Amino acid sequence: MQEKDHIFAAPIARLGDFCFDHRVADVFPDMIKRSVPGYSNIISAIGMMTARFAQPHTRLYDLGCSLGAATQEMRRNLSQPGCRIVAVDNSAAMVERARNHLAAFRSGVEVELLEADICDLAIEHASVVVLNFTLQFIAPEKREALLTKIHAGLNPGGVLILSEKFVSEDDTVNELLIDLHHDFKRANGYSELEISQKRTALENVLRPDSPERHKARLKDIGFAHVDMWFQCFNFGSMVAIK
Ligand SMILES: Nc1ncnc2c1ncn2[C@@H]1O[C@H](C[S@+](CC[C@H]([NH3+])C(=O)[O-])CC(=O)[O-])[C@@H](O)[C@H]1O
Ligand SMILES: O=C(O)C(=O)Cc1ccccc1
Repeated sequence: MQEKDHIFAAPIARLGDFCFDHRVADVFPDMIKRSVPGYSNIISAIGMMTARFAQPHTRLYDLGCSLGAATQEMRRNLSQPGCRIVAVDNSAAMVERARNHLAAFRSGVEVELLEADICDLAIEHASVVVLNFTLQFIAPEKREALLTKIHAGLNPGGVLILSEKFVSEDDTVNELLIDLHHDFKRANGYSELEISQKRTALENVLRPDSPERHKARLKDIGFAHVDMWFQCFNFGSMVAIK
């Protein structure tokens, strides 16, 4: 049974920072589908890019895997021999549910599921690395080191798929994209209170960068080819090829 997200439906007197606890983990598929424009298209494309970029006898990483939606799509599209998927999340509640979720599918592909901070993780012999809406939750001062480690751990020709919520560098466009995102949430049944309480709870936790900032940082780190391949409102996904 899929549970519906009502986390911010009632007024919350002392609204704390958003965190990935068991309440969020229990409703996560519903929450992400109703909150992130383009989420299911991005998951499908992660599968398509896995089929193209996976190299035999390498590792594929899903960093901040939540319930393992991207991991499952990578696994379904992987036919190269000798590959292993390493799926990592630092929320115990997410990892526990990801374990059950991934066990429900039959597959010959080995998945190593780890409860760990991706900033402390070794990344080696990688052909595909996925950061699907995870970098935005990493402290801004730690982002460059994490991306540098990913670049170092990728084989030549390997790919990073980086999906994020963005801030636009043009204030007027930024307001427009945020308003359109709120329209999207309203159309998916969220109330004004749910939208505003979640917005406040995310303020200190989800700090978006602009597409320009992401692109410049990835290029500076040494990725040879970087561009946006999908954007809907203030959400999108980039590819960076080593
Ligand atoms: N330092 C960290 N180390 C490990 N995990 C972390 C860290 N910080 C946050 N997380 C984890 O990153 C995930 C972000 S959700 C990813 C969706 C998924 N990729 C999906 O394709 O369905 C995106 C969202 O909710 O908008 C959560 O599960 C956190 O516990
Ligand atoms: O819901 C939002 O406003 C978002 O920015 C996306 C999101 C989705 C799931 C958890 C946290 C943030």
